[in-house]
Amino acid sequence: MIFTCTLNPSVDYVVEVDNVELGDLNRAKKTAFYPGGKGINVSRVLKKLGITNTALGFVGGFTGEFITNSLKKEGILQDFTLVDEDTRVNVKLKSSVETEVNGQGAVISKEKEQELFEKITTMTAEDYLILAGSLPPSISPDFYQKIAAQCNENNVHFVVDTSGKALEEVLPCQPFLIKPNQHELGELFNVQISSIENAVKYGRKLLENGPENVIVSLGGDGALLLNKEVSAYANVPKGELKNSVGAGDSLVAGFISSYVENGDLIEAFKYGIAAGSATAFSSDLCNKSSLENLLPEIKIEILN
Ligand SMILES: Nc1ncnc2c1ncn2[C@@H]1O[C@H](COP(=O)(O)OP(=O)(O)O)[C@@H](O)[C@H]1O
Ligand SMILES: O=P(O)(O)OC[C@H]1O[C@](O)(COP(=O)(O)O)[C@@H](O)[C@@H]1O
Repeated sequence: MIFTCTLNPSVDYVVEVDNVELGDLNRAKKTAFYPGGKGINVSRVLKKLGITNTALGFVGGFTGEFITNSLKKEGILQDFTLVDEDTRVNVKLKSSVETEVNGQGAVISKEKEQELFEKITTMTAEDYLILAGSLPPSISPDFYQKIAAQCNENNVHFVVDTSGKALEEVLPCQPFLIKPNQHELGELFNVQISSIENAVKYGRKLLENGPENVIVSLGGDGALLLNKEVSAYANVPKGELKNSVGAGDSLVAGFISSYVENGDLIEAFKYGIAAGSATAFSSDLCNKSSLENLLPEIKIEILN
């Protein structure tokens, strides 16, 4: 089974405004609510690609209920840990540019943390676990590390898509895949990544710390797949950018969906890029046909 784990889910409230005037009344042209949080987006895309998976994480209150109902409607299996506080609402303001305001997240008690951890102890070598997104502030900062160590004990393949200290600390546990974007990669080394050469250089430095595969996504400028054997660059298809929310999560879902079926890293990389771009060109997350239409446009260049 593939599991996703979203410690800090969200209801994404997308608001479209023609020209935002700060300090003034703005009227939205369109609004929509989506179940969000990185692992939940991965679960939604996997399901759209025909891959059965189970969503784990903490949900609570009326916003948590919106998430569980939405996933149920989409036929996604779920085994959430219920908490008392409302799941956060993240605001995605779309105007000439995209602006995001993400909430901090619900307070999670130590008992609930343990309840979720126990679900992870039952996973086996047949399973994949995708740990994605930020940690709510009340969670022990080393919780991802603790989960990763447990995965190693049970030979569970695990993927980590997070940033900052949480990402840095989990690297020695040798995740199968990590997927920083260029800003998250730069933040780890206190540098600005502004060229592909630099992204390769710092991405390969990350590899030395433990992960088996690193994908560095560079938005509209392409992406890199780095591991001990290969440094590969992929262009991204051209199209009208409608929505970058969930593009990175779609890349992770596309990659895993292909890898579990074919075991080919380069093919999986290509499929992941197509998923990310298909989401970037849609108002919600991608689907299988929008993804597959983009595949012929993606060329992989081996750099070493
Ligand atoms: N402007 C764009 N044009 C085409 N594809 C894009 C664009 N922005 C993002 N993508 C797709 O989404 C993937 C992830 O985007 P990125 O912005 O790097 O990640 P994140 O959402 O994690 O910040 C990219 O590798 C690419 O496939
Ligand atoms: O946990 P974080 O880092 O606050 O991110 C949560 C946000 O990320 C998203 O999952 C989108 O992520 P990506 O754009 O990186 O794919 C949103 O649905 C959600 O609002």
